[in-house]
Amino acid sequence: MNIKSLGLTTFFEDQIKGFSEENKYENCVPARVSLEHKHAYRVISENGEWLASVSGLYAYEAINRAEYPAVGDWVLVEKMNGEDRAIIHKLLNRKSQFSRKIAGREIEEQIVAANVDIVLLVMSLNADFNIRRLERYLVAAWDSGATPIVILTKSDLCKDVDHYFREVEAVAMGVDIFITSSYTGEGIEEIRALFKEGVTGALLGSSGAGKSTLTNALYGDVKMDVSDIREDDAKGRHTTTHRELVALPGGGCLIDTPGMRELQLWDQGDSLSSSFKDIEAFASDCRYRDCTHKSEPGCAVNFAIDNGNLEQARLQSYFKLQKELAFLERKTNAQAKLAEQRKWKQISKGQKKKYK
Ligand SMILES: Nc1nc2c(ncn2[C@@H]2O[C@H](COP(=O)(O)OP(=O)(O)OP(=O)(O)O)[C@@H](O)[C@H]2O)c(=O)[nH]1
Ligand SMILES: [Zn+2]
Repeated sequence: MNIKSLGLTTFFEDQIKGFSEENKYENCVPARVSLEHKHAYRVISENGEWLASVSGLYAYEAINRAEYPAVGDWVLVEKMNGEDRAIIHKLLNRKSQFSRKIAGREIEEQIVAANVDIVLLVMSLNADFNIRRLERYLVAAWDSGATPIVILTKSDLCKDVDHYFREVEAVAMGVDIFITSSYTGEGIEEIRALFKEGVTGALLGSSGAGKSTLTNALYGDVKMDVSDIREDDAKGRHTTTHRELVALPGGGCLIDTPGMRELQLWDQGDSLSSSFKDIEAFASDCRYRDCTHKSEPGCAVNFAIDNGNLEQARLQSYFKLQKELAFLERKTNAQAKLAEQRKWKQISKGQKKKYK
């Protein structure tokens, strides 16, 4: 396996060079995480594919989940003699990460795919089509640091593709939209052309949207298991059980991710603005700078709705995501404060001991 075709770019090579002066990694080689399942990994290196787990020191030093390797990560590993196993000693800095809040009530980041150049948001042109869900995925995609694109699949099942295309166009400003069918082959070449040497893409979308079938079409061979779904309600069975990275024969890498029931946001930046440029543009004309666009006089956003230039449902979606992000920020701030307090307690305990 040529390591460059796995996406080892100068960004990572420079980090590796930096480590070469440290003796503690002298028995290590770079490898890319291709599969992750409950802290058990499969990694691909120039010398082969191995099962891997993190070293004891790594586990001791990792504070939260996001510090553990995820699919797409570059790591330094040490192969165990005579075994197809390796120990992960070091995680290289990521250049991008697609994250979500872990399912359930806990406030923690889950990295769905790391070091991705293109986030391929997959949605089918049948009952799975949901513009509000796409808005949510777009916010997360903009936050990842990778370039989002939208792939509308199963065009062979859809009679009015243009109508859906226009709906997507209205919410995905500045994002390329592709129409595909893995059955007729429509659009597959265009997607394949995005995968130049060293480019990594991640497929994201609901279960049954056609991600694995698309991977197979791009791969030109059977690589992922695909399950039949009942087309009438478009509910897929969960076939993809873990994230998996494959090197495409024509160049580039693809990460197939399991369909998500829900994508809860884990936002670090200003991605809401990137996804809702239209609303932000209207808002800049509101009379009050702190206008909440609820009932203030001179609100240009509400004016746009009255004039039919903005959909009420889109504004509601914006409010909803804004609220979710504000909640997340309050929670993470509270957590950070607690962690800080704990740290100071530890330090002052230590100092008291010292001065006794
Ligand atoms: N008609 C039609 N059906 C498709 C197309 N692509 C996928 N399907 C069907 O849609 C169903 C789900 O496809 P998958 O590729 O397993 O979907 P997935 O997004 O990988 O689903 P998960 O692995 O559960 O996340 C399967 O029955 C496929 O045969 C297409 O282009 N046209
Ligand atoms: Zn306003």
